[in-house]
Amino acid sequence: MGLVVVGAAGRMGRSLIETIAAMDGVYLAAALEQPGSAALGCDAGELAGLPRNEVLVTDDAATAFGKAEGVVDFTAPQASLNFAALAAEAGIVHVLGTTGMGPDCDAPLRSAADRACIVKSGNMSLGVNLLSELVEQAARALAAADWDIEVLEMHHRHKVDAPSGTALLLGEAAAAGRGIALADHAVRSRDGQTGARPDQAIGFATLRGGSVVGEHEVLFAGEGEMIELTHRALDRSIFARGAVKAALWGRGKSPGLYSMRDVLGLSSPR
Ligand SMILES: NC(=O)C1=CN([C@@H]2O[C@H](COP(=O)(O)OP(=O)(O)OC[C@H]3O[C@@H](n4cnc5c(N)ncnc54)[C@H](OP(=O)(O)O)[C@@H]3O)[C@@H](O)[C@H]2O)C=CC1
Ligand SMILES: O=C(O)C1=N[C@H](C(=O)O)C[C@H](O)C1
Repeated sequence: MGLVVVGAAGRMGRSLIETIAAMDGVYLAAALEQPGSAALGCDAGELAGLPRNEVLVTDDAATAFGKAEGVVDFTAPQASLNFAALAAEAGIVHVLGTTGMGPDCDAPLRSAADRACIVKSGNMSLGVNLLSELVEQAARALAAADWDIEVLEMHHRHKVDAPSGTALLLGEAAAAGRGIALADHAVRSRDGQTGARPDQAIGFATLRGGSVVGEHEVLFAGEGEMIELTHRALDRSIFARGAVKAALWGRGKSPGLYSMRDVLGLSSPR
């Protein structure tokens, strides 16, 4: 399966190029960056610290999408909306890992998903998607009791969105377990005289610094006891491998908006 990596010079782009070279059943069909990028014309293999692969980084999206069966996209929200439209036009699988996409992105993504298979997730790793199942189960089991739910995350200093896509995914899982809507109960920041914690709140705390790949913790805080469910990403290849697995899974699938839970055969998406 030929894959286009968009955002090829980014942290995830380079990890994807390396992962695609190491995995069976896929090859790098094209590597894309935006106009003006210093990476244009560079050899994609060398960009990822590998031997030359003779795939030169381009900004010609239409040609790149025309010669692939899938696009793997970890870029930025507006760029990802454009790539969703292009992938739909080309009829290829779009694996969408970009986070920080607000509710305004829902309608254009659904429209693209009417024409092509999109697999979208705030975290493509097996571990986090399994964790989201555990969080949902715990929240369901503790729904009737007096347990407060808080989601903590830490990432590297370069991250531009907060809370992380993963934190929101875990918050959604907790809300689903509780049978409530996250949008009605999320507390995304606290400062000053906040008042006491509202019943049913799902709180988020964001830390940024250094080179942390990604750490997430869901706390269930009860009277006199606490449950802590944690995931630590040690290497970006966990996201890249999940993304490639999603592309292979999506080949030949009917158009639609799918999640990593679908890919991994975990319970049905919310
Ligand atoms: N779902 C998941 O499992 C994961 C999601 N992510 C998410 O992926 C995204 C990227 O993360 P990361 O790799 O760390 O970020 P980087 O900033 O390192 O990489 C993003 C790359 O995309 C490029 N880009 C931006 N716009 C375009 C465009 N229009 N066309 C082509 N390339 C473009 C950027 O170029 P330039 O520098 O010139 O702007 C940059 O090279 C974030 O939203 C992050 O949260 C990250 C890891 C895992
Ligand atoms: O920006 C990152 O680096 C990451 N982003 C994703 C998120 O927002 O949750 C996934 C992972 O934690 C790394």
